[in-house]
Parts: sequence; structure tokens; C-alpha cells
Amino acid sequence: MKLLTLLKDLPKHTLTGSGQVKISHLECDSRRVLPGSCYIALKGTQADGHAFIPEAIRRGACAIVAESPCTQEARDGKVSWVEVNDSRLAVSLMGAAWNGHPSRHMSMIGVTGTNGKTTTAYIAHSLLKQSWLRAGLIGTIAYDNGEEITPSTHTTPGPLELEHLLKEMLENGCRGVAMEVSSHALDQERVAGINFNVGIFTNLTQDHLDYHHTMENYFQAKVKLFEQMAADTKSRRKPVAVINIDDAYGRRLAEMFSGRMAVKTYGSALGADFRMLVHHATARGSEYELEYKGKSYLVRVPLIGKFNMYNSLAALAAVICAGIPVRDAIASLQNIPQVPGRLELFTHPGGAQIFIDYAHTPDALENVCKTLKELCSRRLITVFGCGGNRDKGKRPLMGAVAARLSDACIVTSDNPRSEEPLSIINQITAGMPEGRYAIIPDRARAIATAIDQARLGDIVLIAGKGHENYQELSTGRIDFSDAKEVRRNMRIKDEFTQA
Ligand SMILES: CC(=O)N[C@H]1[C@@H](OP(=O)(O)OP(=O)(O)OC[C@H]2O[C@@H](n3ccc(=O)[nH]c3=O)[C@H](O)[C@@H]2O)O[C@H](CO)[C@@H](O)[C@@H]1O[C@H](C)C(=O)N[C@@H](C)C(=O)N[C@H](CCC(=O)O)C(=O)O
Ligand SMILES: Nc1ncnc2c1ncn2[C@@H]1O[C@H](COP(=O)(O)OP(=O)(O)OP(=O)(O)O)[C@@H](O)[C@H]1O
Repeated sequence: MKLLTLLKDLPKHTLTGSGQVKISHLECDSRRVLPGSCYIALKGTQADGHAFIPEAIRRGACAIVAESPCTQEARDGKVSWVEVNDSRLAVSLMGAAWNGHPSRHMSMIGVTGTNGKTTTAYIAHSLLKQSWLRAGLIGTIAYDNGEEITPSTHTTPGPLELEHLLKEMLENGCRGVAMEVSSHALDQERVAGINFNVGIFTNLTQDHLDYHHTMENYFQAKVKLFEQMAADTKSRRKPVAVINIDDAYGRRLAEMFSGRMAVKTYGSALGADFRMLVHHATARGSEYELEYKGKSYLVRVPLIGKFNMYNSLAALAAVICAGIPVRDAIASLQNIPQVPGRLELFTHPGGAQIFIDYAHTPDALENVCKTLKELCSRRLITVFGCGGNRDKGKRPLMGAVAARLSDACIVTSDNPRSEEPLSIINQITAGMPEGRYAIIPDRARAIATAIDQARLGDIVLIAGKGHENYQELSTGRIDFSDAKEVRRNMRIKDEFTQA
């Protein structure tokens, strides 16, 4: 593809050298540059890609995109140079052009918010698949390109990987895609080349303040998704924002965008376009009445917890906005899969119920503890920790929530990363009343202890790591899975009971 073709959608930029040069690859990592590549220099958190431009030229790059003016070395080597204001925006727009703008040919559902992205995207993906046979999925757990499922590297991958994945989905016959859009991705313009048809906003509560510093910055990162959709002139259908107005930030977002784009609201609040009325929860699922366009529908979902009713409502609203008939979408909800590590139930032969859940924010932990407490006839035993090298402010808040809503807490390690596990644990317990917790830093031992203590009628919640099959320690990653530990300990306890 010619360099000029790749530059067509770029905002103001300055080209030095030929625009006719043929590009063989787009690349942001100098170490992977091949002869004929166009190297795009990004300023990162660990490194500044501009420092690697000479290396990229040495390796044969024939074009450079950078936030700085053309260098003498590039002029001497007849390397084309594109100066831009924002190389992250440039790489996303060029990545979309390189792959033929695949998002313009599929119904794209983007899900953003602090909690519920993975679950909502999973549900929407399943509903799309049941109606349209093939649909793509991009999110924290896995990517499904319509043919093959691979474990994910990011919730929202970098723009070049992302656009390539979308192209594969289109080639594999996907008509729709459900994808998570993280605040990091929005801040770093990873999705700037995507034309979304539907954007879902689930909620906003404290998380990722190590990166965004303030809740307002965090919110503004989410706003970018809807700004992008409101400004989109290339989508085949008018973009729709699907917003939870039971959430205070959701109400603010709906106000900001009504009049600028189509906004459909959901929640139990009066006036919501997709309104959840009477609801009822059981240990195996939930039911609610949906009011939509003056009609009433009974919705049954095989997921527990009020928050999952919101997730299913968001997914329903999104696929209906994408063109799936209401009754088909509601019927398909019966067949959605268990999302790995999201309130995943393991029933112990001795009668206790053990749940693994990915709750790792104060709000998520509060919701999940409240849900389980309602289902519990005896004690709720909560095992949890907090990740290292991430938002520290949430540690005492999570401690306070767990202590308030559980009958017993075991504070353990999550992914301590380079931090001292006991120091993280002490910050968590700073929010807990004395005597309301035990400390067991070794996660495997903490899980074993909780399962050993559990009796008929008890619920054990193992929170924080959900589907993850590793633990990140200061010495590196080790294999670790909450589900494997649970199975192992249930077996041991079972054998012990039978002996
Ligand atoms: C803090 C952060 O988000 N960093 C992301 C960012 O990396 P970066 O630009 O900071 O990378 P860098 O190492 O500073 O390098 C800068 C540039 O120099 C280049 N370079 C570097 C070395 C070299 O020799 N040559 C060279 O060209 C690099 O390729 C890069 O282009 O851009 C990369 C490409 O898009 C991402 O892979 C990377 O994600 C890192 C690995 C990460 O862990 N991100 C997490 C925080 C994240 O994004 N999480 C969210 C989900 C959060 C949630 O909801 O839980 C996600 O969407 O996954
Ligand atoms: N709508 C919701 N509101 C509040 N909490 C929720 C909601 N949905 C899920 N949760 C809680 O948050 C946890 C994470 O859910 P999920 O993985 O769906 O969200 P996420 O936004 O993808 O999270 P992350 O960005 O951290 O991957 C769940 O395990 C559950 O405890």
C-alpha cells in the first residue's frame, strides 16, 4: 500500500519526501522493523519510540511517522517522514486504513465502564452469535475471531493488533463484534480507527487511579468513546450510545450527548428507554420485567446478582439497537455461557458453595458480597487481596467492604507484582476493624483454609483473580488458578470426609 493512501484519514500532518513509497508493514516497535516498513514512533511510559528511529532506519524502514520534524539522517537516506501532532492517533487511523476499515462492515458494539465490561461483552457476543451465527469477541479473557478463540493479552489490544483481529473477523464471516473498551485504550487512542455502531456505558466507580490520577480524568477517558461516535461520519448506521442512568456518571454522560447523537438509556430509573421493573433473584439465575417502547417482556437470565441483571439489560439493549428483534434477543439469553471466573460456582459435596469472582474494585466487591449474603443461609467467608503496582487508594476501601458484608475474611495476596505482599495486606486491613480478619499471605493456603472451615450452608467467596491462570510475584509469573486450587481442596476435603 502507498504511504499516501495510509495518510488519507490523518488530521493535519506534514510529509517530507515521497508519498508514493510502497509500505510493506506498519510497525511501532523498532525491534520488529523489516525492510519497507513504516515505523511509527510512540511516546510510552517505559520508553520514547522517537529514540529508536535511527535503529528503525538502519533496519530498512522506508517511512517514519513521528511527533518531531524530519531529521537529516532521514533526508540523506531518502526516507519519507510524516510529522504528526499525535502518533498514537496516527497509528490507529493508519492501522484501520491498512486493514481496509473492517469495523465499517460489521456491527460494532463497544463496552466501557469500570465493572461489567467482560460480562456484558460475553452476553452481547452470545446474543449476536445466536442470531447471526458468527460474531467476534475482544476482551479481558479471550479474543474470538469467529473461527478460533485465543487468550487475550489486553482487555483492548494495541491498534495494529486490534485492526488485524477485526479484519480476520470480517474474513471469517462475522457480522457483529462485541468488544471491551478500557479507559487505558481510550486514553491511548487504541480504538480511534474503529467505527462503533453501539457504545455501552455500564458504570464508573474507583479504579485505575494509579493511571488516571483523578476520577474526573478517568471519566473523561470514557467520554472519548462517545465523542468519537458522535463525530463519526463514516459508519453505515447512525451510532447509538446505550447508557446506564442508574449510575450518576451515566446520567451525566446521557445529558452530555443527548441532542448530539442517538442516546438510549437503561436501568430502573423512570424514563429509561430499556427499563428493568420488578426483579427477582435465585441461586441459579435472575428474572425481571423489561419495559421497552410501551411493551412489557419477562426476561430470564441464568446469572445471579442484580449487577448481572444490569449487564444482561445492557447487552439486550445493545443488540436490539444493532438490529436483533427484541423477542429473539430475550429468548437467546437462556443460552448464554458461564463467563469464566465471574461468580463461577463450585458446589462442594459437603454442602458449602464456593464462588470464584473477579471482583477487584470496592464497588464490585460490595455488589458480589451483597448478592452472596442474600443467598447464604449461614456464613459468608471471603478470601481476597489487592494487586500490587496499581491503585493503592482502593485497598482500605475493599477491606472495609469485605469486613462489613462478610462473616469471616481471609486477607491474602492477589498479584503482588513488585510490592511486598504483607505491605499490601496491611494497607487493606487498615480499613478493617480489629479481630474481623485473618491474614494468610499464601493464596493457595488461604483458599485451602477457607474451604476447610466451610460447612453446610456456608458460602466461600474467592475474589479478585477470577479466570486468571497465573500469579504475578516479584520474582515473575507463576502458574496459579483459583479454580484449580478450589478443585484440589474440594477433593482433599471430600476424601477426608469419606474416610
Ligand atoms: C501503561 C500502558 O498501558 N502501556 C501500554 C502502551 O505501552 P507503552 O507505549 O507505554 O510502551 P513503552 O514500553 O513505553 O514503549 C514506547 C514505544 O517504544 C517502542 N519501543 C520500545 C523499545 C524498543 O527497543 N523499540 C521501540 O520501538 C515500543 O514498541 C512503544 O511503541 O502501549 C502498548 C501498545 O498499545 C501496550 O501494550 C501497553 O500496555 C501495557 C503492557 C499494559 O500493561 N497496559 C495495561 C495497564 C492496560 O492497558 N490495561 C487495560 C485494561 C485495564 C483494566 O480494565 O483492567 C487493557 O486494555 O488491557
Ligand atoms: N454491572 C456491574 N456492576 C458492578 N459490579 C459488577 C458488574 N458486573 C460485574 N461486576 C463485578 O465486577 C467483576 C468484574 O466483572 P467484569 O469482568 O464483567 O467487569 P470488567 O469491567 O470487565 O472488569 P475489568 O475491567 O477489571 O476486567 C465481577 O466479577 C463482579 O464482581
